[in-house]
Amino acid sequence: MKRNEEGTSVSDKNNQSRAKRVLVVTAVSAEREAVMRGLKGASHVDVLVAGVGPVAAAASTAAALARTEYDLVVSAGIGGGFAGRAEVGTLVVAEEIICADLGAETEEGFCGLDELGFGTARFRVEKGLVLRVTEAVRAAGLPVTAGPVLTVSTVTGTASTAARLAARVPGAAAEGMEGFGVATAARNRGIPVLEIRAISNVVGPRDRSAWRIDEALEKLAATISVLQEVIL
Ligand SMILES: O=C(O)c1cccc(C(=O)CC[C@H]2O[C@@H](n3cnc4c(=O)[nH]cnc43)[C@H](O)[C@@H]2O)c1
Repeated sequence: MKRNEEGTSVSDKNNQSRAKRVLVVTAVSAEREAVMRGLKGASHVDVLVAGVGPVAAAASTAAALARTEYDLVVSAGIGGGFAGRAEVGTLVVAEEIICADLGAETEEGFCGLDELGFGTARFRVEKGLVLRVTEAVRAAGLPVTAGPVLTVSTVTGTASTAARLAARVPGAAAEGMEGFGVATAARNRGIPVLEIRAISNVVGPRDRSAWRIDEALEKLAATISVLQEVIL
């Protein structure tokens, strides 16, 4: 398969081929169990519990990619949805995977790694992949949206932080803690990456009573089941 300017393999418009060997990376075992429920025994898909946060995700994903050759990596889990962009129960497909707190604090505000000239804190996901996934999930009757997904090391817990992140990344749809770590490990080997988040809570003031983790996990399982028909 030819590679695009992002260095990842792409399917040409006539070759909607499915991945031959897929690594799905979750943070915790409850997410892995949801993915396994959706997979219904697909033998070419491995599901890794990498741990919570970008560092654990990157290290665990890199170790798995060093052991086995994959042609697609998926960061999958629950996430927070930005108000007005992704409500609780929605599935978010990342168009960009952005490490939202990788950079420097300045008097003028946050300065990202890209602006500092020390590399990149954001990966674009192959457009064709985003479109195929989003359309398939929507066709299955599941609420879905595509947009930037932020990776943070500290879960947002106030309205002011949520507003600041939403202003800094126009269109930000969801927040998680692992996507950029998974994407870094995949990109280092030129492997296409996808991030999907089933929304369990609203990004903002901490309200654990408002979490809908079980509902989000069921949406994750249903989404994986759809993906198995399209790309997995
Ligand atoms: O204690 C809290 O206020 C709190 C609020 C939301 C999430 C957490 C977690 O510790 C979950 C971390 C775990 O789940 C993913 N996740 C789910 N919701 C979010 C979120 O709003 N922001 C970031 N990550 C979220 C995350 O990928 C982790 O794997 C605690």
